[in-house]
Amino acid sequence: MADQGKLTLFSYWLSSCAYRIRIALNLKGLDYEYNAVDVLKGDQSDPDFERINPMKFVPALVDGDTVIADSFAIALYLEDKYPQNPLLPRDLKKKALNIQIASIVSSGIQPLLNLVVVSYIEQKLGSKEKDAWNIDQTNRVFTALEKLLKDCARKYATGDEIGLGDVFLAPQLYYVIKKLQMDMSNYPTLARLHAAYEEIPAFQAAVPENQPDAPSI
Ligand SMILES: N[C@@H](CCC(=O)N[C@@H](CS)C(=O)NCC(=O)O)C(=O)O
Repeated sequence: MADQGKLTLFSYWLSSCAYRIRIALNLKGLDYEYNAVDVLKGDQSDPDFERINPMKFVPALVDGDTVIADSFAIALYLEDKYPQNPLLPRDLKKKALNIQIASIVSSGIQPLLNLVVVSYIEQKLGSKEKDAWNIDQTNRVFTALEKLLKDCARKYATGDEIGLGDVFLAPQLYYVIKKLQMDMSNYPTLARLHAAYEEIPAFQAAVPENQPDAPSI
């Protein structure tokens, strides 16, 4: 196992992209310092943070003198540098499936629900249209994911081991189920996976409410 230097995660409690990385770090048993970037207040545009991620998004990870921004890149970096508790199976078919699921979440749905998009819709068309947009986009992608996962999911998305697909799916499911409170009756496999993730300590520790920058209730 590679020696662990100091890891710093730039995160926002509600960010689904940062949530993925919190899960990955926890699954790999890696300690990290949590550095909050309040994206609602605009901290992502601070010049100090812009030097870390010119895209002005969370998450970003600093590992010694290595700086990586973008959750997909960070997850693959962690997998290579810290191979314990692998997120990508050796079986090529399962590995491709995990990458496919992660890619559907990270490029097929999350960018369409990102702050920059939904605030634009809300500003131009109002909050009803924003909600309708969130629900339509989620239904479109969840319909596809449900079809894909129906045949390959077992305990977790691609089998009995947790994989990269689970790491990306869990935050999206959390957002849709807990925040949008969407009816999941058309997505029994996805609903079952959400319930399974809620039982895993590494996933529990990563949930938004358990982060240091979450508002206290
Ligand atoms: N592809 C990037 C997307 C990152 C991203 O969209 N982050 C969101 C939070 S989930 C963000 O920082 N939004 C702030 C904004 O839209 O200004 C990744 O996977 O890390």
